[in-house]
Amino acid sequence: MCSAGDKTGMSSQAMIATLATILCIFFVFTILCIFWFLWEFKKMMSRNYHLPPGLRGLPLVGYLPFLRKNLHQSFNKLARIYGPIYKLKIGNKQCVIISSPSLVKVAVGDHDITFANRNPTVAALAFSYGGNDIAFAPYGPEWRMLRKIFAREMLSNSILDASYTLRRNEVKKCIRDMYGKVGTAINVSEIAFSTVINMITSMFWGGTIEGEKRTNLGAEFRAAAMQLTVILGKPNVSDFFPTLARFDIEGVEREMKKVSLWIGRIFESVIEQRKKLGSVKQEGPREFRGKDFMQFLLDFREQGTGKSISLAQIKAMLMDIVIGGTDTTSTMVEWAMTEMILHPEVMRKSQEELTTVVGVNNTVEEFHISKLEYLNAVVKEALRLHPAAPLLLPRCPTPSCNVGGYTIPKGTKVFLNVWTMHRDPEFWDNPYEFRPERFLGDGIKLDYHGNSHHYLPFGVRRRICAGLHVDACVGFIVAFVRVEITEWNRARFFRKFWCCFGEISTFMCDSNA
Ligand code: HEM
Repeated sequence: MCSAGDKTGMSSQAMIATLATILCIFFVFTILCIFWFLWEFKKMMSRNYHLPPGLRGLPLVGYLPFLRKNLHQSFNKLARIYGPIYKLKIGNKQCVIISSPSLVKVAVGDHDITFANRNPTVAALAFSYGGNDIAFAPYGPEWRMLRKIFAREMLSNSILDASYTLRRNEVKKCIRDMYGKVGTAINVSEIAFSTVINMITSMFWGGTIEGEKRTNLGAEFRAAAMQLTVILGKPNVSDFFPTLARFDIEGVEREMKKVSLWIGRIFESVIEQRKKLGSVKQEGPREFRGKDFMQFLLDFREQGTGKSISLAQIKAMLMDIVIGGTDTTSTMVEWAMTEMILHPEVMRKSQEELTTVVGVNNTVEEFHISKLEYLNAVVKEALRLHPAAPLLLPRCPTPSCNVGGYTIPKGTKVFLNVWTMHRDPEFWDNPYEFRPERFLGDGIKLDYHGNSHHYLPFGVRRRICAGLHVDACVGFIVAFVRVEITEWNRARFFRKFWCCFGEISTFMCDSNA
């Protein structure tokens, strides 16, 4: 038995021991931090780098704890302090943020190939079957082949013309659905997302799968694609601490692989079906007989080398189109509609232009789009204020290079902050105002091709958006703004549509100014 004195003695001994342990840990941690700082400093000096100005942040985590969800806005604030090029550590990843058109021009102009590489996240690598796609493949012959197939051949005029009826039918179906919902609240983004995905799937396997089977497959695919977009946008510790990536602490990689497997199985079943149909592909009443993308990819042989595309590449490319083409387009439609509702004058002018160019009782066709100057200006302005990818897709220089007198070390994650550039008062009058007129007159020359470095909604140079000339977004807004109906129907439709959409847009504007 021990006395009360013994107990007090023991507990104070335990306290001293705990205190000593804490002090020891603190001491070791401080020593480690000092060594880490010295090591980093020595590394920097030995390379004789003249790195851009910027912040180091906390040891180990860098600036990670101080970043907000909207990265482009956090970066914009820091640019006001550190200037148009600055460095920042996120976890132990070195990043450089460039937010001036002249420096972007130097980076992607003078060092075009050096900056044509990507720095994919763990989730992006999982969804692209290890970078077998266009968006995340390293710059090189495989990427060039895939991009050529996609941008020059799959999206060639003849292939797009062949699938025109399919796109038209999907937009018509979307409009019919909207009419059915007059008087109730509608979710513009959801409708646009579903329509784009339906269009994509019908262009992909419209000649392979038909009827109820196609509808069911489409619904399953849509659900999987939605999950994919969500996972891809999740922040992931593994990206900031590559040494921890193997543990997949947050389970993002596992989740992504699960969804990719699910989508992969859908693709495989369609490919099987397509192969079975191969011999009869030119027969039957199909509207898109034998010309769907799936058939095109399976038949593809590179000229000269005769090289075909692997199954992983076909699946990864499909993933790119699904991810690259859906969320971007639906977000844009949502923003353009929001701005038009907040600016009734712009909505009125767009409707008037449609009446003049298309006529009241005619259906809007794709060939009308280039003639709709005002509506095109509305879309350009929406893309200026609300770019779908405000930081583009990060680049990663292969060898170290010099931009604006600063060294950007090899392997750095480089963000081009177009959100800031699109609001730079040096290039835009009243940059925070929604004014489509800035893209009319002389402004009409500002296009999407990345020639003017202060306007880059689709990116720039070699890695510019591969789906650029699909113009899906304009087509959609046309669909929303103008429906092929009589005057009476139009008035009724817009009144109702306006009422329910007003609430959604007010909410959206509050949440992302
Ligand atoms: C409003 C619609 C869209 C916007 C705003 C948009 C924007 C972008 C941006 C900013 C990039 C990165 C460019 C860079 O790093 O310089 C990109 C890349 C890409 N986009 Fe789009 N995109 C849209 C629609 C589409 C569509 C419809 C498709 C496919 C059908 C598509 C497929 C791709 C692909 C494959 C890439 C990767 C290109 C590469 O790395 O070589 N996008 N897009």
